[in-house]
Amino acid sequence: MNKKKITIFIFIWFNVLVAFGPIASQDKSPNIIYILADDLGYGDVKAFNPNGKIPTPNMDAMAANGIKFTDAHTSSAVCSPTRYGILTGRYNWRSSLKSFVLSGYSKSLIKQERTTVPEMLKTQGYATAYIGKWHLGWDWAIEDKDANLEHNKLNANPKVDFSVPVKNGPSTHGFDYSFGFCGSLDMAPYVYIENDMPTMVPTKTTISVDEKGIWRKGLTSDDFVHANVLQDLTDKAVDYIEKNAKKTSPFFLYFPLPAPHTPILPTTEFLGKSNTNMYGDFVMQVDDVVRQIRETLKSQGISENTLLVFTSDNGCSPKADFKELEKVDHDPSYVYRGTKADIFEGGHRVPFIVEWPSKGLKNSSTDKVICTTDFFATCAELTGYQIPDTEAEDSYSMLSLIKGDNDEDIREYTVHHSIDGSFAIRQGDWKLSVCSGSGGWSYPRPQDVEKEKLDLPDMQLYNLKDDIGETKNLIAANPKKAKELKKALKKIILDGRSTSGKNQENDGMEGWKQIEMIVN
Ligand SMILES: O=[N+]([O-])c1ccc(OS(=O)(=O)O)cc1
Repeated sequence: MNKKKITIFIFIWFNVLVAFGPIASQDKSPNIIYILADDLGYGDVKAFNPNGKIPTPNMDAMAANGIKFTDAHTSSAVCSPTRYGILTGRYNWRSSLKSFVLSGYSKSLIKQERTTVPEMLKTQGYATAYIGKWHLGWDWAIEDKDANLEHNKLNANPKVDFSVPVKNGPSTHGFDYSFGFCGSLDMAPYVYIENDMPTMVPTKTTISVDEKGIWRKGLTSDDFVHANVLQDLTDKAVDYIEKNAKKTSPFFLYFPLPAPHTPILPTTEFLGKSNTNMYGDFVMQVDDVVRQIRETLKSQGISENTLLVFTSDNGCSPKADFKELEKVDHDPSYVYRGTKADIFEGGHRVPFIVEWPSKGLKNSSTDKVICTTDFFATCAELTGYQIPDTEAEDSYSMLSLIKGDNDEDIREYTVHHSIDGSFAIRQGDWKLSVCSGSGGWSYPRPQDVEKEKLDLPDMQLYNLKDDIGETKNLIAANPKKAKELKKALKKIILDGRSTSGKNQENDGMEGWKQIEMIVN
C-alpha cells in the first residue's frame, strides 16, 4: 500500500469505528448486579405500597427508571432455600433442604455437579463475584466431627480450625471473587471469609440479647463488628464495581445483604430517620445501599448497560414488630396475609425491581407472576446460553417482560413453599395451599391447629383476584378446581419435572408428610 492508500484505509476504518463503536459497546452483554435484601417486606418499599410510611427514595427511583414486578415470589418463605433457588434455578425442595434454614456451620447445600448462575455466566465470558451473606452452607474444618448433626442447630458452636480455607463455598460454585460471612448476621461464626480464607481467626465470643440487636452467642473476629457489616459489604461491592467497570468482559455481582434482618442495627446516621421504628430506620439504611450502588454505576459510566435487580429473600419477619409499626399505620406485608415463613402471600410475595436503562422498560409495572428461580433462565436468554435438560428446571426467562417485547405469562404454574415444608400452587388467580394453617409463623400455626383442635379443612383454595387477603377458603365450594391444582402440583413434584418437562431427580422425598398429602 502506498501512503495515500494507507491514509484512505485508516480514514475508512476510523469512520466505521465511530459509526459502529457505540453500537458494539451497547451490544456487549450487560453487567448484572443482584441485590438481595434480607427479610424486607413487600409493603416496606414505597413504590409497592402507596400507604407505606418508610421513605425509600432510592428503591423508588430505581422502579421509576425500570420495571416493577407486583406479583413476584420467592421460591420459599425463608432464607437458605430461596437462595438455593436463585443460584440454581431450581426449587429448594428438590435438594436435601426440605424445610427450615441452615446454620452458620452447616455443610454446603449446593451439590458440586449442580450448575449455578455464576458458573453459567462464566461460560458466557463474565467475571463473577459474591459479596454478602451466604447462608447456603460452607464446609468448615470442624474438628469434633462426631457432633456433626449438632452443627445444623442455629446456636451451634463446634470446634473449628479457622486458620485453613473453608471448602465448597462460593468459589467452588462459580464465583471468581468472594467476600462475606457464612450464615445469617445472628448466627455464629461472626467471621469474614475472603476467597475461602477467614480474614482473621476469631479469638473472642460475643452475644447480644437486646430486643432488636439480638444475635446468638458465638466466636467473633476483631474485624467483624455487627453494626458495621452492612456498610463493610457495601464498600466491598462499590470497590468491586469500580475495579471491573472498565474491563472488556462484563461482570456479575451477587450482593445478598444481611439487612433489614435481625440484628436490627441502624447506624447513628439512620437512627430515628424514618419516624417509624428501628426496623424502619434500618430499611432506610438498606435504601441507602441502593443509592450507593446506583451512584457508583453512574460515576463509572456503566449504569446504562447494567441490569440491576433488587428484591428480598422472603416476606417481612415479625421481628420488625408489626404492632409497633401499626401505630404509625405501616404494614410491612401491605394487603397480604401473614409474614416471613408462611405459605400465605406475606411469606413469599416480595418487591422485585429490574433497572436496565439501555434496553429495559422504564417507569413500568407488570402483574405477571414471576419466581426468584427465574433468574437463571433470564441470564441464560440474555447471554445466549442454551440450558440443558439437567439444569435450572424451575426457571423461566422474564427477559420479554423486562424489555417489554410482549406481555404474556411466562409461567403456567408457580410452586410456593413454607418454613415447615408445606406447599402451595398458583395458577392465574387461583392458589391452592396444601395445609390447614399458615405453614409458618402466623396464626393459625401448625401447632395451633393441632393444639386447639381447629376444625379446618386440610387444604385452602383462594381466588386472589376477588380475595387478595386470603380470607375466604373456597375449597368446599370449588372442589374441582382444588383437585385440578393438586394434580398439577403432584406432577411437578413427584415426576421430578418442571412444567417444561425437563427430567430431574428429587433428593429424598420419603417420609415427608407434606409430600404425602399431595401424593396420596
Ligand atoms: O429460629 N428460627 O426459627 C429461625 C431462625 C432463622 C430463620 O431464618 S433466617 O432467615 O433468619 O435465617 C428461620 C427460623
